Amino acid sequence: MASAVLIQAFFAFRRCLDMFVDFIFGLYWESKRQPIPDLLPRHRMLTESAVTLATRIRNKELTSEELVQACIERIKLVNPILNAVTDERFEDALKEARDIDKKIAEGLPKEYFDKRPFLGVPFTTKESNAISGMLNTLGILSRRHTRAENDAESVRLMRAAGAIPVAVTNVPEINKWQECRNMLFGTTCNPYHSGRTTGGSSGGEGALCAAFATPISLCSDIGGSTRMPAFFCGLFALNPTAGHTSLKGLALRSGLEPSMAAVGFVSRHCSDLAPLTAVVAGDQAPLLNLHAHVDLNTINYYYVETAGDLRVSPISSELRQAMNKVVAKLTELAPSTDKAPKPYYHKGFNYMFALWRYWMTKETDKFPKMLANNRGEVKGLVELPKKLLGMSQFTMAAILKLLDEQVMPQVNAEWAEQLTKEFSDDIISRLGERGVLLFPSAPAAAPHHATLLLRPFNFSYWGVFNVLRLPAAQVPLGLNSKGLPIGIQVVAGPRQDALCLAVAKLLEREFGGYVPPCKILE
Ligand SMILES: CCCCCCCC/C=C\CCCCCCCC(N)=O
Repeated sequence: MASAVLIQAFFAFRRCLDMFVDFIFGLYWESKRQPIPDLLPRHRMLTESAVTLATRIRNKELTSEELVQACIERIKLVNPILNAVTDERFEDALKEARDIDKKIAEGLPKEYFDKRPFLGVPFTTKESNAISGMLNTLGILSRRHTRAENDAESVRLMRAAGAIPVAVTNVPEINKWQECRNMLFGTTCNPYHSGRTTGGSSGGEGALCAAFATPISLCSDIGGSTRMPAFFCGLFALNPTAGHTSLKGLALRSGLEPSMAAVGFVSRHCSDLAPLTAVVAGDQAPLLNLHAHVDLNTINYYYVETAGDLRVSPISSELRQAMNKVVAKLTELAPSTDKAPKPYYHKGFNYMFALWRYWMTKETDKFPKMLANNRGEVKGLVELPKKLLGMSQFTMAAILKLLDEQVMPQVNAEWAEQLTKEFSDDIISRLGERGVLLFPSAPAAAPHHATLLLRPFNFSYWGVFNVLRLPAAQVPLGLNSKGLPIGIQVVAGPRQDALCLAVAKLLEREFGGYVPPCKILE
């Protein structure tokens, strides 16, 4: 009993501290707020889905050059406020677009288009995902002039699908933080409120996509880096079942090693996620069965209101209400009472960060070595005093990550492996092939820049599903009273990615999906 009272007191104290921090940081960042420009009439095509744009190009209703030009103009309009783009290939992209238009005008066989579902559509990707010839700094100063020699496999597959790479976007150092800031390019800003974070690590992609500045946003996720920017920027995202997309060329990976990471997309349109994920899943796409028809009446819904992990902030009442609204709607739509959403819980949710932290030790990318550009290791205890003297090459977030890895006690391997197995077996047997888990995304909507340094473990609401290697969609549920996006996660069993997307589409229909951060001018 005493411990329960203590835990409640601890949470209450945390909530007060969070509100105090928000108030103080708010005083500064509210004064810095800059809205993004409204969408010009000649850029209205950028409101359409990638699938629609590809169809219009195929039907000669739109040229690839017009679309790429509109994308480049929109990037130039919003980037001074968002600081999302770190390198661009605008001239090459326009040349490739003109070549495609010429081929289309001359006439192409159906098979040519069928093999290239996104022919002529521009795309952007996070800078840690290699595009040959473009910067590949991973956000660290020692790599400021480093350019990729080859395309990442996911980039190669997107080019083979006919899409045109236009720019690469900002990430935190080595993709390892829940905001988007580094010492090379600075901080990327949220289109809904430039004084607030986009989330990380695909923060540049989240910002551009939500601001109508790119039709296709290629991301990656090992602890929430595709879903987090989607949540903070009001977008859809799918982090596909781990092990079905190639990681080759992502943050210098060979792609041969097993990993809980995956490549995925954020999008304003839920309908783009299946066809885009199919492209980067390559020959493994059939295993994900992304286009499967799902009879929603056969789905068993489960939900979790909040997690009992003492390291993370509890879910705010605003987001609990959002979850309750979804549960109420699904209860109303249920074909029978036994199909109404049921609560689910497992004690694994009390250790989300510890489990993620353990499984990160099994990944090949070693953060201290990569920060040193693979020349030795950066030491957190050395960088911390240097940072306090303004002499460190790294952000405070990177130093916290170093301290976590180099100073804090390691997680007990036997405990972590045992709990992960119990957790995984239980959730997979519960979800089966027709089950979907509705789970919170984050304790609150986009916080002001840098405040997440005081809540360094909150990304674990996403990271826990990387540990379980389950497919998870991020679904926007409109804006809160401050005009900031909110949403929830929709999780399914292994290779049941289509269930996540079917429920995401239902929620898009019922709750409206993506809400623009600016006006669309007539
Ligand atoms: C005194 C030490 C305090 C340590 C507290 C900081 C611990 C932070 C640990 C991990 C933060 C990593 C966040 C990664 C989020 C996204 C990752 C991804 N690429 O999907």
